Amino acid sequence: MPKFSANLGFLWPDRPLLDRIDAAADAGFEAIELHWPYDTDPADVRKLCKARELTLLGINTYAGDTAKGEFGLGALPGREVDFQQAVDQSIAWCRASGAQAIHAVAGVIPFDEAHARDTFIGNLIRAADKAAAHDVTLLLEPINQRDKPGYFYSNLSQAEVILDAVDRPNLRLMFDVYHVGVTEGDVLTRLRRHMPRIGHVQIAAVPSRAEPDEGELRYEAIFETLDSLGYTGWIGCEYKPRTDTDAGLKWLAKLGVSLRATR
Ligand SMILES: O=C(O)C(=O)[C@@H](O)CO
Ligand SMILES: [Mg+2]
Repeated sequence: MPKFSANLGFLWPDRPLLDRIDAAADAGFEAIELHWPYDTDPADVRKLCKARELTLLGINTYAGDTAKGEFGLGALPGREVDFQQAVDQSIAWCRASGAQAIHAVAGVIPFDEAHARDTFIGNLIRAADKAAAHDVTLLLEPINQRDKPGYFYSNLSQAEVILDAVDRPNLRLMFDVYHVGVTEGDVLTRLRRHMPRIGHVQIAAVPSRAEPDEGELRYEAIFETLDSLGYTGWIGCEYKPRTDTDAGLKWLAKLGVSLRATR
């Protein structure tokens, strides 16, 4: 049975983070994941997750100056020191909050791709070793070019090259079905191929990025495939609700799944 985590980067977007955590617990989620929680005291997040019996999954490394179009620093030549500071910030936040994983955000690159790849690989080796010392997993996520033009990588094959080169057991693939659907399609085949490296899965409808009960992907088949491949990790609900987040959760019943899979 699939088990779902609430991505609080997108769900209940009109509320402060601690209220979003309460909303996720009230709705019946047993795990949450965050985008950039750095303005919130990690000790408060830890306390609330404990009180509400929520597992805290992942966060993202600092995005950089988003007003200037930055979206991560990991693959930016010349920004190695800034990226390691971002990794240190994320590890410290994980340790204080209890979060388990960090998505190493790569960046938008006006650079030569090979140079950026070498930079990312070097940065990830250092970052993965630092994270391993604290039992934290690093995640790699290809992001589609329509949502993030110029993002360093959008294909699973590019992620595969980086995973091979870094070769650290705590560096895993974040298989965001939405990005894979937009960029490459053939989702079930790609799930089968990449399953041994997958550390986390995220979902949303393609192409709308809304609740996963519309659009061109049949999520019933995706959940069945994940089950049949033995995936027992969390599936992050990283979609943009069409209207009200709570009302939108009716997609679960519609697709024959539930938030209570672990109870
Ligand atoms: O955009 C996505 O997809 C994510 O998972 C975010 O964490 C930003 O990278
Ligand atoms: Mg994602």
